[in-house]
Amino acid sequence: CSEMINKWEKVVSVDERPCELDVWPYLQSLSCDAISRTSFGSNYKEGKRIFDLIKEQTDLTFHVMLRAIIIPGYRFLPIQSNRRLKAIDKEVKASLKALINKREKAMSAGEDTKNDLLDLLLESNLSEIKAHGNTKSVGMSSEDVVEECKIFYFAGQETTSVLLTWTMILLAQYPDWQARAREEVVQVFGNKKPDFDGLNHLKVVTMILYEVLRLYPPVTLLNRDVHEEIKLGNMLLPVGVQVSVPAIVLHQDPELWGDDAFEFKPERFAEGVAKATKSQVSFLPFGWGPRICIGQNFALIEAKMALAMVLRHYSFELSPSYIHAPITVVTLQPQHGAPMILRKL
Ligand code: HEM
Repeated sequence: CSEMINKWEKVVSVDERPCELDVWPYLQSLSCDAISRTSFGSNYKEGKRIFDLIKEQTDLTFHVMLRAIIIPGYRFLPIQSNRRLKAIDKEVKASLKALINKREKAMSAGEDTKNDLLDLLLESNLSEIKAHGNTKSVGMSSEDVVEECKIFYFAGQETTSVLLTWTMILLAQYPDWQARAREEVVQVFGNKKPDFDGLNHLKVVTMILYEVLRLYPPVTLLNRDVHEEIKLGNMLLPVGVQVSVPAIVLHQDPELWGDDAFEFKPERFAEGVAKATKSQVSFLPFGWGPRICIGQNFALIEAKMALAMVLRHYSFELSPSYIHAPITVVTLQPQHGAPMILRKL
């Protein structure tokens, strides 16, 4: 946490005041840093390089996918973007494998584990293999470990950075809530740096984050493929059908949330999620059921920590150049960024 705080201090310590800047790239870099350190803490530099490559891969894939809609077979053409995609894939896999081998060797030599995600994965894998008499057919292959590391990046980076970005946008639009949140942060932490225990006492900040997740859920649609014929209510779904649950529509349904469903009113979460939803499944920013997000606590801790840091150091309002244009590009994003005017407090 303290490393993340230090990082934030550098990020938000802009010299000029008041200062105009698009906060979105800063928040992206924060969440990228948090996930890199959590996944590969002890090999941060190599990990960061891997995540930078995965980011480039995601952007390029999106670019190729868009063109493939117009030009069938586009992704197979021997053009620069496709060649780069192959090269990135090769480098990511090779770097991750090198990291994994290094850690496995250190573990076999009895070195202390580093308690980051990679070590936890490797450790649990090793004990599962041992428990089954060293059979290779159990546990994860190194390819599986590589894919797990990639999914942590995909699932955890952009989602958290857009949550933080929409939160700053809404707090800029609702200065009374910004002031209430700041008051709470100052009351809980005083002049001390935010710490983990204090984060659990941030009630107003939590209400605000829930309300932002309701109005601007980073994941707007939950998709499922039907692999076996199944009855859902009075519908029989055949194999091959894709089912989408539009979380964002449920989150803004006046029948579920009342006539003020479209308004930013964090007070609806004053007594927690169960009361706000009247115990119905109408709030699913992190999904629902057995595949619910495993990173939701991580994401909320990171968001509270980051917000506490920003609120303590800066007040902010939207720049006149801000254009409100939410768009779904995998996650729900502000199409033209989030330019803000920051004032050091
Ligand atoms: C605000 C931040 C986040 C949001 C809104 C979010 C949202 C979601 C949602 C909606 C799902 C379920 C998808 C489905 O059912 O199809 C999911 C799954 C997942 N999330 Fe998150 N997530 C966030 C942060 C994170 C973080 C920080 C991590 C990792 C540290 C993470 C790791 C995962 C993983 C691994 C899954 C797949 C779980 C499984 O399939 O069993 N997420 N997330």
